[in-house]
Formats: sequence, structure tokens, C-alpha cells
Amino acid sequence: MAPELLKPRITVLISHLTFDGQPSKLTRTLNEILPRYERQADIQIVETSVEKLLSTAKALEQAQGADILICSDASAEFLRKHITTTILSFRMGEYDLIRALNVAKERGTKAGILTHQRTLKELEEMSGLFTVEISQAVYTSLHDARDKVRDFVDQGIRVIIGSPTVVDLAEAAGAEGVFAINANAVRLTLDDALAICHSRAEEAHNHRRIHAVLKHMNEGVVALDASGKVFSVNDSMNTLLHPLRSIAIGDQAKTHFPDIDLNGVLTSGTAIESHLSTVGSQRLAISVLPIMENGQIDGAILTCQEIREIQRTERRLRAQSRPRHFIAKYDFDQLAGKDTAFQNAVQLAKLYAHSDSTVLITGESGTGKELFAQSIHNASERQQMPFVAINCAAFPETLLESELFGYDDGAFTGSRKGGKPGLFEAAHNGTIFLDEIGDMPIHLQTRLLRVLQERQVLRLGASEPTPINIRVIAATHRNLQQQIASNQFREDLFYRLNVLNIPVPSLRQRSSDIALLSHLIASNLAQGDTRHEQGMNEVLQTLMPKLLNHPWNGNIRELENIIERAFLFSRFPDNPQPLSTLFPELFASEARQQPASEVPAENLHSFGKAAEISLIRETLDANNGDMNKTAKALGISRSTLWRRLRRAQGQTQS
Ligand SMILES: Nc1ncnc2c1ncn2[C@@H]1O[C@H](COP(=O)(O)OP(=O)(O)OP(=O)(O)O)[C@@H](O)[C@H]1O
Repeated sequence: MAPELLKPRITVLISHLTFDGQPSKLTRTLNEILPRYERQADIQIVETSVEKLLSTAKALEQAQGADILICSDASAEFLRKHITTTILSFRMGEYDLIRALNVAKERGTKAGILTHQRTLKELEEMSGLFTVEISQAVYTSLHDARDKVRDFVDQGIRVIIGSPTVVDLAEAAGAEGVFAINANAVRLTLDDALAICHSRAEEAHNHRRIHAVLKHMNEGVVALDASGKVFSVNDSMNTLLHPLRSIAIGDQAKTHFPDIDLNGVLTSGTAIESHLSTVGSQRLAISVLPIMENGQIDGAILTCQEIREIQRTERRLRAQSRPRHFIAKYDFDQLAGKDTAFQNAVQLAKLYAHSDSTVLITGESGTGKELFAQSIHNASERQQMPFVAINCAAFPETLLESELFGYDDGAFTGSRKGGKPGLFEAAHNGTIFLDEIGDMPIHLQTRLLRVLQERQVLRLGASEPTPINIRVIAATHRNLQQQIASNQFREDLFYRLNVLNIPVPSLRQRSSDIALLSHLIASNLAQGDTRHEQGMNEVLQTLMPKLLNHPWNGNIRELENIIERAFLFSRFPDNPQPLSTLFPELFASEARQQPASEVPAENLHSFGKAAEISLIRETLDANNGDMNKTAKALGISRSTLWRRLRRAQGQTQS
């Protein structure tokens, strides 16, 4: 939408040698023209004496009565030294000159043109065209003008052309004065004045728009013109600078930001990005961008942000853009177990969550080491930050190196353009969990040691290290002391990692938790469906003796697998598979102790009914359905076997 412009106010200020209050010839000329400008501007004519010119202009300025003043050349030059209002002087065109010369011609005399400071070049070019002899002179002051008029008169010049004052002087000296300023010159000058007012109004409108935009910005913003003067500043900026002196429009920006090379930006056009600066008690990041207009530097925009605010934003963004796998899901409430050794480990971990020191979690595979690491992270001050887990045993050496440390552009053939940050960088401000640290190649152990010591990472192919702030939690199922003895693990790294240690007991060592964990895993699988829970409870009851006896080399992960299978079994009770087929590991351990072929008949009775059927079916399978061999293997007669099978069938049908 086009800006709504207020009518510009223009004052034509005419000064005479002496002013008797009567409208001059120039005023009469103006009065003829002004009606045409009525709709475009408020134009007033003020006539005064040369003596009162300055006081009149000052009074006008004080009353803010005019956007632009128009006066003669000499007056304009004089007033510009004393007031700040924009002043235009009447523009004399060739036509005006011709008109004035014609008057001289009519009078049949020589003509003199007296102008302020500059001669009229056009006149020299055109003088050949006139039959009138023309003399030209310039004056620099009123006194000088009076002398020059007298010189003209002495030379026999009877028509003198010039400004209202020159006309007055000529008439006072007995010559005829002709205004060089006539209707055309007035129109040209008024048009100029209007054009200036319009472009100013538009500029003011744009400024208001900029102010409005800046006002709504959270960043502190100052807009500077090409000379480094502030033409707009928002409230956020002055809030940031509080209690220092606030920035005002018209201030030189460099007085507020002495350590920023604003001149450099305004002369070279080179931007300053995130310059860290302490202003008062605030730590600020200051950026300055040049404003380019048609290839020219037209000013600059200076923006300020509080460092803490940037960090908060960065944290928010990181949290939002953090890949799902960089989030720790578990916390201490989910670490189930009542066993004393296990509870001791949990208490230690809770304590360590309050510290930022490196933790080494040891324990067999599947005991819940990663759960401990996640719970520590989620109970620590870094909980809002990334939790980055990597299994050091899962990657080949070179891949592990680039995963952990990242690489720079062109670090190796096929490397991603622009490089890639490693997991250490991804974990910045958070926690990195180095699982299976005992399997880390020795060469990477050296690099890891350096990261832990210097808290900075060097990407592959980079020359500049990146500082990082991470908490390290490492875990291993290996005996690191043995690894050190066999030179597979660096002793110095071990001491760096083993600042705080959490030994997680194996499931074997906490068999009192097997039932609790089994039911917990089962109820998680049932997801609140009571029918499923019921079925599961029955299956668990049958399996429990087996579960309690199992060595659990795979610990809770193994228990989870078995319970998941049991859950499946409980949902399909008609499934003909024997339990020993479904849970070979549970039965295999027993089979190891007592091979199936040697199982006496009475042992069969000691199984639960389900186990009995399973065993019969497993043995039948093992003997390819041969009843004789199966009966023999089970230590029962063929007919007993038949009976048992029929009964089993009846059970599954009922
Ligand atoms: N105390 C616990 N309560 C409930 N579930 C647990 C518990 N401990 C471990 N688990 C479950 O056991 C599984 C294995 O846990 P986790 O991956 O943490 O073991 P780990 O010791 O880190 O194994 P690895 O050494 O092989 O990496 C997970 O699915 C986890 O949910």
C-alpha cells in the first residue's frame, strides 16, 4: 500500500534591503502561481528585511513551521550556516534569463547581471544571441553587492538583473531592477521542493516500518546510516544494554560499541559475524551487516544477542533436531530388582549421577549396563542434552574412528562433502556412552585418551580441534585388568575411565530377582491384557523351576528372549510343539546334566504336565516319530507312551 503522505509545508522566505510591509513583485508573482500547488503543499510566503532574515528563519525553525525553506541564493547560503531546516534557492533557468534580457533590450540599454558567488555559464554561451550588451558580475556579501551595483551604474548600465536584494540595490542606485526570478524559476524551485518533501516522507515511512519490524525482534538491533549514525534502534537493544546509557537515534554507534570496527564495515562492506564482546555486565555476540543499495554501502545493521540466550536457543534446537537414538529413554525407576548387590549398584549409580566424572560400568553382557548409563544421564544435569551411545565392538576399526571423531571435507575418498561431525561432537554438552570399551582397538584407545585429557576432538583430516563438553560413561563385559596384562588395553586409559566404577551383578548372582524380572517382562508384553497375563502366569509357573536353575549366560537379555517366547506359547496353547523344543536352552541345561535317553520314568512324573508333554513330543521328534525308540528313550513302555499321548491330546482339546 502506498504510504499516506502528509502535505509538505514550504515557506518562501524573501528578504529585501528594507521591507515596508508591502508585498513585493516577487510575492505577487508567487501569489499567481500558488493556487496550482494548493492540493500538493501548504506554501506560505514570508517577506522580511535583510537585517531580520536570520531571526525570521530561526523563529520559523523553532515553530517547526516549514519542512523546506526557499529563498535567494545569497540568503540560502547565509542561512545554511545557522539553521538546520533544508533550504533551497530559486533555480534560474535559461528562459528566465532571456526574459530578463528582453526587458533590458526594451529599455535600449546595457544590462548587468549580478549573481551570488557563481557566474551564469549559460549566459556566456548565449550572449551572442542578444543585441543587448551584457555584463556579468558576482557578489559575495551585501556590501559587495552594493559596490557591484554602483560599478554597473558607473559603467552606464541602467538595467540590473538579480535577486530581490539586487533589485532593491539597483533601484536605490537609480537603475532599473529586473528579477531574474520569475514565475518559471519559482515553479522549477517549488517542484524541486515538492520532490524532496515526497522522497523524505517516503523515507520517513520506510523508517517507521523498519522501527515497527525492529520493535518486534528479540535480538537487539541498531540500524546505522552510511556515516555510522543510528537511525533506528529497538527496545530489545536498550534492554540488553541496561543499565548502560541507552542508544538514541542520531548517536554515533561507535560510541556505544568501541571495540567493533563499524568504520571497516561501512567502508569495505565486510560483515562482522558473532564478535564476542562484553558490554557492561553482558556477554554479547555482535554481528554487523552492511546495507547495500545499488552496489553502494548505504549503512549497516548491527545485531546483538546475549550469549546465554544463544546457548539456550542452541540447546532447544539441538534437543528438537536430536536424532531419536541420541535420547536416553530409561531412568532409575525402570531398573527392576531387589537383590542387595543389584540395589548397591543402583545406589552407586544414583550417587554418580550428581557428578560429572567418568564412569566405568562393568558386568556381563545383558546385565543392564546400558540401562544404568541411560539412567545416570537422565538423572544428571545433562538430562536435556544428547545421550549418544556407541558399541565399540560393532564397528571395524576405520569406521569406528570416523564415527567417533568425524571427518573434514575430503579427509578420504568417498567422504561426505562438507565433512561430518563425529559422535563426540554430537554428544556435546551431553553424555557419550562407550559400550564394549574393552573391544576398542588400541590405536583408537590412544585417540580416546587424548580426547579425555584435552576435552577436544580432532576430526580426521582436520588441523583445528573442536572443543567439546561431554560426560563419558564406558562399559565393558571384559576383565580390563586382564586386557591390560595382555597389552590389549591401555593402562592409562583404564585409570582415566575407572574414576567411578559400577559393578553390575549377573542374573546368576541375583537369582532372587528372576521371578520378579520374568513377571515384569511378561506384564510388559501383555500390555495390560489380563487374559494374556493369566495365560502367561500359568506358563511361568510351569517354567519357573527351569528358569531358576538356568545359568543365564546371556543375563536379562536372554531372560527377555525366553519370556517373549513363553508369551507366544501362552497365546497359542494348542501349539503342538513340546516345551523342550520351544525352550531348548532351558531343557538343554538339564539334558546336559541328565541325557534324555537316560531319563527314568519316575523323573517324567516330576515334571509339570506341560513339561511332560513337551518332553514326550521332543523325544518323539528326536526319534522321527518312532514310538518304540521314544518309549525306550523315555524309559516307559510303548503302551504307557500311548496313554500319555492320548491324555496330552485330551488336555489340549479340553
Ligand atoms: N534391572 C533391569 N530391569 C529391567 N530390565 C532390564 C534390567 N536390566 C537390563 N534389562 C533389560 O535387559 C536388556 C539388556 O540390557 P542392556 O542392553 O542394558 O545390557 P548391557 O549390559 O548393556 O549389555 P551389553 O554388554 O551386551 O551391551 C535390555 O533390554 C534391558 O531392557
